[in-house]
Amino acid sequence: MAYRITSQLYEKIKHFARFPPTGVSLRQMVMFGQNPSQGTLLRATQFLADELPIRIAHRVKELDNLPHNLSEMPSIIKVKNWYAQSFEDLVNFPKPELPPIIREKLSANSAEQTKLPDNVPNFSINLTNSGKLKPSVPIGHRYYSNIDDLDWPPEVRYYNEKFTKLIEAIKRRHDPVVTTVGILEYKQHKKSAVIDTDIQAFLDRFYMSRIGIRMLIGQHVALNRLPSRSDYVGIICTKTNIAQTVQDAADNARFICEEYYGLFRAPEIQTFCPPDLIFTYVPTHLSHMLFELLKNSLRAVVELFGDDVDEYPPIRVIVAEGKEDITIKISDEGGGIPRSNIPLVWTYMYTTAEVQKLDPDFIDSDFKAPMAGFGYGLPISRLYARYFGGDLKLISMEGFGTDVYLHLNRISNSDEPLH
Ligand SMILES: Nc1ncnc2c1ncn2[C@@H]1O[C@H](COP(=O)(O)OP(=O)(O)OP(=O)(O)O)[C@@H](O)[C@H]1O
Repeated sequence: MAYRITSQLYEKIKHFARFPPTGVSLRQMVMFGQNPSQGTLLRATQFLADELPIRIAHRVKELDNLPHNLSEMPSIIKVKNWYAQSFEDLVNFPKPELPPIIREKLSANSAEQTKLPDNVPNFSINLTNSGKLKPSVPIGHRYYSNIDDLDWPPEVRYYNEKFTKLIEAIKRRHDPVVTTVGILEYKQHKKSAVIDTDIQAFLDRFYMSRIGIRMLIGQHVALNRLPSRSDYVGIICTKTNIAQTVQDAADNARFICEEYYGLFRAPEIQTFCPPDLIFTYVPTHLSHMLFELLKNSLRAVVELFGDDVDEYPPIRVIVAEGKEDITIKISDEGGGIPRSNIPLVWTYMYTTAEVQKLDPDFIDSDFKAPMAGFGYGLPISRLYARYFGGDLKLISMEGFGTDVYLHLNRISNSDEPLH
């Protein structure tokens, strides 16, 4: 049976949407997730159990108030129902009933020294539906600087595990969101070539929020599931090697290019980067951006020079290491972009490739772009860059080529840009 949002649920969603989302910085994620104990994970679970419904409630409200009657479109209703369903799953997830002393500890600043009362040599924790929990070490006359000092009983692990399963399922439910919302833009695009700034702003917010939600979920799942490694904190790699990531993205983009155009050899990609330059980042985000940008350059070069030349002008990737940013410049000689088209390249669905067909009946898989044709590459890559305090800029010399500058903030202190 089709999912329906009851009026009671909608009231709850409206209530949660009154709270602003709480942004987290890359630095906080790294500091928080280093060698997490079950206590730290419990704290993370509680943060997500509060935060995800707020972020999701904002999206439901927004999907319900789109301009031009777009909220009535079946694809938008479908996406809104996924968000509402996830909201409902989260708010109905049973919260653990912790004794006041533990609740205090969980909400206290972890740096704060808290003395446990002398008369508490042992205590039990009750989790809803899961019986009694007992720390296996007696706690008496000790000071605990944070909750990780407690030896958490297996039931806490069980609670963390159940929550992890829930949010994994939510992430999966939302996999097809981009292709489904893509239909909206496709239809819009077919109707008029004029950019609707309202829709554009909505999509930027919507996809940025999606990146944030998926980052928080991905990080939490990884912290709970993956064995600890010295170079990773969840899905964040503290030793992301830029030269290697560029090389992998270049190999993949060249491979796709050769397949698509039937080339023997795609244009060369020359990289100028210190081989041992590392920084803290999410490698999947970086690979995604580099792959999209290199694909664009390869396509521009091949389409300008044709498919039967002996040698193409190379694409150059120059990596500069500053105190604040690491900047990756990608320069091609693919003819550039007319200046009047520059604002369009940042809009969703703007593409000079033959528009890919988005089949409304085939929206169950995650979004996968071929060589080109959705018009998502640049705007989504810019959101990824901005998500951790970086940016993406493009400068073109029509008649010659294009330079894109990918700015990445080193160990970003800025909170997620969620407004
Ligand atoms: N390096 C470049 N040189 C010339 N034109 C470019 C370059 N990069 C982007 N463009 C122009 O900008 C348009 C939008 O690029 P974008 O990456 O957003 O989408 P796309 O590559 O067309 O499709 P996809 O979503 O599959 O990446 C391209 O279709 C192309 O016309």
